[in-house]
Amino acid sequence: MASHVAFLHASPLPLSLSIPNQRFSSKQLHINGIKPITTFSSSSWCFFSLSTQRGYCLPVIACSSSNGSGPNNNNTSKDGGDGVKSVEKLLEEKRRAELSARIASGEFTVKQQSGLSSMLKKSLLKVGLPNEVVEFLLGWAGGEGDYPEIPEAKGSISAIRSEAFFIPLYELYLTYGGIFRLSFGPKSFLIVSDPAIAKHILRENSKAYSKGILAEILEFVMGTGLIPADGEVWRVRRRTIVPALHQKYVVAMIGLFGQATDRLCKKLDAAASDGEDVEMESLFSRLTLDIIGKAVFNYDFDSLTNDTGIVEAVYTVLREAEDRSVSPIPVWEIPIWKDISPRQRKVSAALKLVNDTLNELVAICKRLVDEEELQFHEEYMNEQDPSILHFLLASGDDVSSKQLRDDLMTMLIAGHETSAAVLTWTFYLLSKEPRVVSKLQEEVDSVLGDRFPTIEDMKKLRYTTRVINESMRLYPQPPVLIRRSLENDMLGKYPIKRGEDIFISVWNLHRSPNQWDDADKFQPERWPVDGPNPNETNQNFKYLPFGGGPRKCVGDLFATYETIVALAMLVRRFNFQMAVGAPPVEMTTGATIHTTQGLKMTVTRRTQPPIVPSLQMSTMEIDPSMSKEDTSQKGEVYQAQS
Ligand code: HEM
Repeated sequence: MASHVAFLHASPLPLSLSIPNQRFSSKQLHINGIKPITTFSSSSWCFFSLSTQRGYCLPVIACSSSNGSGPNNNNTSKDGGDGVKSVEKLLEEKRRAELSARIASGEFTVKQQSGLSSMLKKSLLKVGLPNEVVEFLLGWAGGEGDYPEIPEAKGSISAIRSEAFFIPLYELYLTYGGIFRLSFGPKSFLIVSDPAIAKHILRENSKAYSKGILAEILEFVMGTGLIPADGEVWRVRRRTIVPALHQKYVVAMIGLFGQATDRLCKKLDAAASDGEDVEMESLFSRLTLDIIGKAVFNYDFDSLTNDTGIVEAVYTVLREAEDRSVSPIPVWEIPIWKDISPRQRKVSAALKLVNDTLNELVAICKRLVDEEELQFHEEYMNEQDPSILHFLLASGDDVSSKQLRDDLMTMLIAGHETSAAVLTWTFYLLSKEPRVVSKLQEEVDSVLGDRFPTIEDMKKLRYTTRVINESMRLYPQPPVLIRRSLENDMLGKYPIKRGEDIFISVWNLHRSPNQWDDADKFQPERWPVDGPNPNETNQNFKYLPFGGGPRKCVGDLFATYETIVALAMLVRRFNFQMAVGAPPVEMTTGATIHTTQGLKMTVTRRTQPPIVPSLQMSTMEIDPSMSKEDTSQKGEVYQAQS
């Protein structure tokens, strides 16, 4: 049964924080260019909590904040060019400062009680019992010992409801530290922003944690696909699916990324000729849908050109998954509602169309596999259809058709919105940094010339890669990782019980002033171009763009190359600027961070270099600096689980 969460829109607040920081440095924190918006949805009565039929509460996974400070953005709320702040901005800053002051004054702080055992110990010592006897008695009684208690913040709806989701969590983190409990009525969540604790949960003791609430929300669409699955189902499916993304496959995919991006270039070319502005977020969503359809089950959605029924159905299903995760009342769980609600009927029909299409694709692929004479081996790949589905069927994957469909659907969703969001926020960040764009174009011009990118280029496009690395630091997709403890455990110095719902805030980790210099600044140069590709291992879990441990993303290399190819081909050919009169760029989150009103940009053709790419086939090996940790990580998974 799916649980659900309250939907929160936040009020206009600047992300220019000045927090009296009790635990960390007294450095002021400025998250430039992001400003939460005003509205609060119908579910505003409840922040961070809504009970479900199973009695769960889930923090809001929705936030709204806007930045709108792109160079050509007409956003009225930005500072005037002369540094004069708008009334709106001043009001926002005032409100933000007030909230920060209230947090700092301890309004949200739950007084730390001594643990029961420590109170008991004090009393027993008071009546004169020797310390050793007291220790023995406490141990015998199964006392928890003298552990410190996790710092606790108590939710106050009136104070926080007008805030964007990440922002109060970020501010609370600055006040309470790398792990704290956030309590709302009877329910509480552990918010983790400490790299060592994140590493413990994700890698060192990963077997003690499940996907918890996430699995329940996604059940209707992903079933027991790889993302929500836990336990034995996950173990078996992971071992089956990971080998499908072998090196030869990834190399083949680079050709696919280039062709799909070329289709997008043609569209942009037309817009540039017509002088029409373009909404880049939806274009990126279509680009990555076209790519993932071919890559996973050899289906050409062709969504950049057509709005066919199946494309609409995929989006209906995706939006429903996101809406359910932020909806106050799980109406879809009322049996009759499915039949009478037009919206639910549409969702059911869309789900049926997508499932039928997937079943059909599986059937077609089975026939192809039966007919072909290729021997299956480690790097098996059918040149005409290199898809993951083809690999799985050829491998003799002994799995129910429902499970196969769940896995395909999971990869469709996992590999679509995430990559689109990375590209969207990269282009947004670039719109504010012409210096970075120039450097990027210089590299792309010299490395690519007029060719389609190849695998050899992946290790030469070093600065391009750093731009993506840095974009994923500032806008991690998803911004939080969800887990539930399956047994009692120790998180740092704190004991926790089985059944705790945990949010690892990747947003906080990636923007922590404790971990990064100028944490809020977009600085691709922070990653040396001749250094290793940053990942959770070499950054010791302060950087988690693809998660970490056994549940790390299986598509990390795929997605890295996909975004590099798209970025390189687009900036080679065009200049992008925020469109004049574009709506402010505001954040809202479902599974990933979206904009609320799109990313409207003006596209102009670059005058140089030659812009018509020619296709070159490549046979070269994957850049070892990128694939090494990836391969070892996946190897580790097999070992750890076998
Ligand atoms: C830039 C794009 C992407 C980003 C940022 C991303 C991010 C992530 C993250 C953070 C996780 C870990 C979730 C957790 O621990 O709870 C994850 C898992 C996963 N990702 Fe990705 N991903 C991307 C692209 C892809 C692609 C292209 C595919 C498929 C081809 C994919 C398939 C998966 C799957 C199947 C899992 C679940 C793995 C498991 O639980 O064993 N992802 N992804």
